Amino acid sequence: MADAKLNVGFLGLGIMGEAMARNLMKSGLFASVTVWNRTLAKCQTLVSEGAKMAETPAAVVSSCDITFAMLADPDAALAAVFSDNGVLKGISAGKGYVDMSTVDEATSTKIGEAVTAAGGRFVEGPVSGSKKPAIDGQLIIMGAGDKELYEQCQPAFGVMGKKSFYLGATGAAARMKLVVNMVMGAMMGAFCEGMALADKSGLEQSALLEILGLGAMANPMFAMKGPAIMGRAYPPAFPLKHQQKDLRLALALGDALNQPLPVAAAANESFKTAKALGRGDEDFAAVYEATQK
Ligand SMILES: NC(=O)C1=CN([C@@H]2O[C@H](COP(=O)(O)OP(=O)(O)OC[C@H]3O[C@@H](n4cnc5c(N)ncnc54)[C@H](OP(=O)(O)O)[C@@H]3O)[C@@H](O)[C@H]2O)C=CC1
Ligand SMILES: O=CCCC(=O)O
Repeated sequence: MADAKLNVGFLGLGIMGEAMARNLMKSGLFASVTVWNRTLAKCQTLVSEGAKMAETPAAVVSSCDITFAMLADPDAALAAVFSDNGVLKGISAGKGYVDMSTVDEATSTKIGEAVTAAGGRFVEGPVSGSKKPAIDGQLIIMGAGDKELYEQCQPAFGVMGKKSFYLGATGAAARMKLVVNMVMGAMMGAFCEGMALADKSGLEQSALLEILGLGAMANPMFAMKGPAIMGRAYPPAFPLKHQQKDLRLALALGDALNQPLPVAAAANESFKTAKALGRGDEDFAAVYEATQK
């Protein structure tokens, strides 16, 4: 007999979470998808498409076999779990909790230990890929923690992403994601400085883009963000405040390990400057504005 379909939950319907939850719904693989968002009104779109809604994280978790979360940062991830009516209040034996937010290892470990102590199972599953890959179900998922739960999540990961990696004990995926985004932040910082210098020295930025795109430094990120930078308009796919958070967390990891990270530290300063200029909610390409002050 085929396995009964699972009931799954989703906490956090921001840029990423809404698209990821929608893909779970559209797949038809699950008996139900129950959603929660801190600002509850943001659940309405998915509810109109067939999702169930719950008023608290505890209510989602208690009605679901596996609950996924995609929340802003460590504070948000911890609040969803440990607050009154948080995840912990809904956990019972065997339930799965999969936090896909980008957080640091300490946050993930604290959540994993609490979920496990309550009888549940925990996987961390941060992702690479932004708004469009989330919509297209083409994310790259970095998993760590309970291996059995990770395997049980494969159908869900398969509709949200194009590939998933099991990296080991809780913390490994958090670290990997921070390393990946540290590289990305440094690349974006260098790219924006190049665009600024090209412009100031009388060169066409479009020519720089084309030249970079034809050589060994060609990459989708420069190709995608270049036009936004030239137009100085940055509708958010990956909000700048989240990239700065990731650099901050990666630098803290480097500090803890006494690993010098001078390039990332310099990039972080540019992102802090852009955030101070009020660009935090815009796309992270808005770090270009830090080169213009
Ligand atoms: N956007 C991207 O390209 C990518 C983002 N990520 C990571 O995914 C996560 C989500 O990103 P994204 O969707 O872009 O972010 P958004 O800013 O669009 O959404 C953030 C979500 O977190 C919720 N939230 C914020 N603070 C709290 C809190 N204190 N308690 C409970 N919920 C809270 C928000 O709720 P509310 O609606 O009420 O504000 C919202 O649902 C982040 O960790 C980010 O770094 C990873 C890969 C790509
Ligand atoms: O954390 C955000 C990652 C964005 C991306 O991989 O394009």
